[in-house]
Amino acid sequence: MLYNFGSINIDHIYRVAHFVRPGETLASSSYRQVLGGKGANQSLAVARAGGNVCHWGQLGNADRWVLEMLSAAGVDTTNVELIDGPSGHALIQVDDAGENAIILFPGANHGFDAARIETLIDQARPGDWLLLQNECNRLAEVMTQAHERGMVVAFNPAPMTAGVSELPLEACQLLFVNRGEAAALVELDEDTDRDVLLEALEHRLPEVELVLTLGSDGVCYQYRQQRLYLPAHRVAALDTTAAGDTFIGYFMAARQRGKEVEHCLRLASTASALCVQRAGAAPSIPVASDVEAAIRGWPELVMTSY
Ligand SMILES: OC[C@H]1O[C@H](O)[C@H](O)[C@@H]1O
Repeated sequence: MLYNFGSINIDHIYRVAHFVRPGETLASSSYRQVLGGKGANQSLAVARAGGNVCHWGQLGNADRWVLEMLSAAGVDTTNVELIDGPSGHALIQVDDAGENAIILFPGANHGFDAARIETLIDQARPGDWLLLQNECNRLAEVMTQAHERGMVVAFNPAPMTAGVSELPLEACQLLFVNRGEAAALVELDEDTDRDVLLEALEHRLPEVELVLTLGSDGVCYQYRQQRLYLPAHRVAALDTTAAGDTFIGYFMAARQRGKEVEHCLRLASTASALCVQRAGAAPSIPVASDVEAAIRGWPELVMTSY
């Protein structure tokens, strides 16, 4: 089983010509409210990719509609607890280039206590996967206890915060980072050459499989003596929200099926290219049949091993 200890947000999405500037009042051209949160998006992506995922999360009582949506997609929600108080939410500006700027309110995502964490970890068996992002509290405890229980940990440190460097990252099997997250972890500039970033990360975490996502520049994978690069499909981005989450969910679902890393990367990168052509977070995550059709119909990208 793959357990996902992850955030659930209600996303408020505003389409704007440019991100609002200090002192400016800016009218948006559209507004939508959709399911989001890096955790929920990643669970949905795993389920839409055909994987088995059980979400460990918390949600405000007023938003129980989210449970129906996750369950309908095939996510096991028996461990999503409804609590008093507000759910997490995100204010998202999406500009004409499809880029986003996000303000988060953690709400229920930061309401986990020690007893709940123990109860969750107690359900897992050695060899089960645990996926985490950086939008819930008590990550260090979860990582440490999961590792001690023999779970295989995959971590996506988004959104990057100073506290990530203090986490027991060596307890992870897999780390998904974008360029900014990688640079912050090894204290280098964001525009550092990708291979220098990978080498610095490998030096810091020699036993961790590294997946470095580079947006429209593709993705790199590094583990021990193996380094791979896969370029990205050339597509026009309408909205990049949840593209990283889609990548991770599809990668994890393929990994759960025991697929080779090359296959995981191709599938994840194609799913992500489809995601950026659609608006919103959860609604933009493609289903497996769309991804398979794109893999068959789009030009095959050349993967480099170096
Ligand atoms: O990765 C996209 C997500 O980041 C924030 O968590 C938003 O909720 C959004 O759905």
